[in-house]
Amino acid sequence: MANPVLIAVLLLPLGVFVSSLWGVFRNYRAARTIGLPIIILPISLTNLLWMMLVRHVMPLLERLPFGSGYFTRFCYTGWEFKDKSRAHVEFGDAFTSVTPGKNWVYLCNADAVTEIIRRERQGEFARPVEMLAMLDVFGPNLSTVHGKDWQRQRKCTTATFNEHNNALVWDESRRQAHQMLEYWMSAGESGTRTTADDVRTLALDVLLFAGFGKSFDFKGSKTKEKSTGPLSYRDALALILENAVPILAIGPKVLQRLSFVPGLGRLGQATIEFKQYMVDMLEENKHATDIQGTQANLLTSLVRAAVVDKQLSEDEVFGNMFVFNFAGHDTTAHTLAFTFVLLAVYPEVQDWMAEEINNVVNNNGSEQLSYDLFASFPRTLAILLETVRLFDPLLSLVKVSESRPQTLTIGDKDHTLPTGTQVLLNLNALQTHPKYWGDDGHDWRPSRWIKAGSVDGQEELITPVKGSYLPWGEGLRACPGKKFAQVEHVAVMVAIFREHCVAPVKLAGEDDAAAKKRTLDVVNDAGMVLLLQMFHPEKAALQWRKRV
Ligand code: HEM
Repeated sequence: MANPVLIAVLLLPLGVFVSSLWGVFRNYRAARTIGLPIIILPISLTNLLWMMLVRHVMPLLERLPFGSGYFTRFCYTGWEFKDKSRAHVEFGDAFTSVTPGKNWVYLCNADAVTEIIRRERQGEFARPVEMLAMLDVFGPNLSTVHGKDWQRQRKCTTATFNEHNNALVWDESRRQAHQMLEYWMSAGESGTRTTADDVRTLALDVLLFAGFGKSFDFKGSKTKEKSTGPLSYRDALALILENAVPILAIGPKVLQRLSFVPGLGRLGQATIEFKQYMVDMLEENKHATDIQGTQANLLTSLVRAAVVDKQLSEDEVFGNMFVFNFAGHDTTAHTLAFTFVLLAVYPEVQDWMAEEINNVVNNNGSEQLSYDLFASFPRTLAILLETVRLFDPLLSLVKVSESRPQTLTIGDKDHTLPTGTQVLLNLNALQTHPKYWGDDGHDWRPSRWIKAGSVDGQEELITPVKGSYLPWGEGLRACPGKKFAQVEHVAVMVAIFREHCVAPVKLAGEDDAAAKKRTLDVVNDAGMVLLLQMFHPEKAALQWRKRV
């Protein structure tokens, strides 16, 4: 008699194949009703197994002599980064990608995007919170709730993102940046390869100071000791953020049960200790609930909302403590990393920025540049705006036509999107499309942001076409940390580039052009992990020196 286990093993792939085929057939029929160009993909981009295998399998498939059609171009999360606006130049402002799981409408039309964001306020489109449900690891939070719960949480959490807090972000970012620069300078001619790790440290320290009132001195990656004992709050959080993929995928409870698996034990322990620290912080701050207005930070506001106003549960306090760290950390850190490496490749941009910083110092008659001067640095801000335009940490925003079909005008045609259609606002394409950014839209050129013909020598930033530039989202769910991130980035640049400059370390026999090209390859060898990041930032050795 045939072995039932063997039969099951043989039937499983057949079952997966048939169910995928059926999924594609069903979704294809729905996609045809939308009336947009269609691309068919045999695997869902959000299939967990595929997400784990894709980085190993794709390089092999790319070598196939007969090509793979659209498969290697579109069948992985984050394909938008490499493709930029090309798919939309080829297929039009919108197209439907049919997969066995869902249909995805990719959209790169500024008017239609603006319309979706407007209709999000009326509940016609929404952020599909189930996609973010894994962020609930420590409790429900702003990113994972909808409707009235979201309104309540948003009110309790975002009031502290004010000018007083921005001034704290500014001062702490400058303090951290000076310490980080000292560390980088100490590397001498061999340069530093730890830029990406170091800016993560800086970003966490700034967040902990401005959001949670905890102050740390900057520690360079190579000077950190590996501890095996109990973790500090900072180190537990750092470990959790560094290992967010397995923690979010497996969840802390299962992780803690898997402590016998090498590597996972320490992570499980970090989640327990981090939770305990949050409980302690909540307890400690319960007596400080009279702190209000300008003195409040995110932590005191959360505690006040829970203890005095009874607007948040304790779990919601923990959930938000985690999610603000999560949402505010790697977004800013990866952006800083891209900027530093790009600046090393383009010394003329460093000079352009240093000129602005020195003008502000001279006009101000002091080196003590305070937050009041933030608006005097349009060029320095332009560098951030240009980095996130091309290296958008999220690459896209997903909105869903939740409860009923929605008609959307794209160009001069109306399209009806069936209930549940996921619309992907393709930020990376919108932010590089020649229609909105000209023929050099794929190039990193911060000066594009400065308006021609400045009045009284005061340069101003351009305003992009509405709907064509959304790295921080817009409308209802727009990022509450936008100004925080901008202040941090500008403060770090101002602190570092006034008197210092950076260049790639040259390999033996390499000239300047070859070293720059090799470094630019490191920047472009990037893709989606949880956010967009360089895969091997350590390959870019950067040498810091004082300006002459
Ligand atoms: C370069 C830095 C950053 C970028 C590019 C960025 C981008 C974004 C984007 C695109 C969204 C989603 C908008 C939408 O769905 O429409 C978002 C949401 C969010 N961001 Fe940021 N962000 C950054 C920094 C920060 C910082 C520094 C914080 C906090 C300190 C933060 C906290 C949040 C939170 C809590 C949400 C969820 C908001 C909600 O659902 O109501 N972000 N961010």
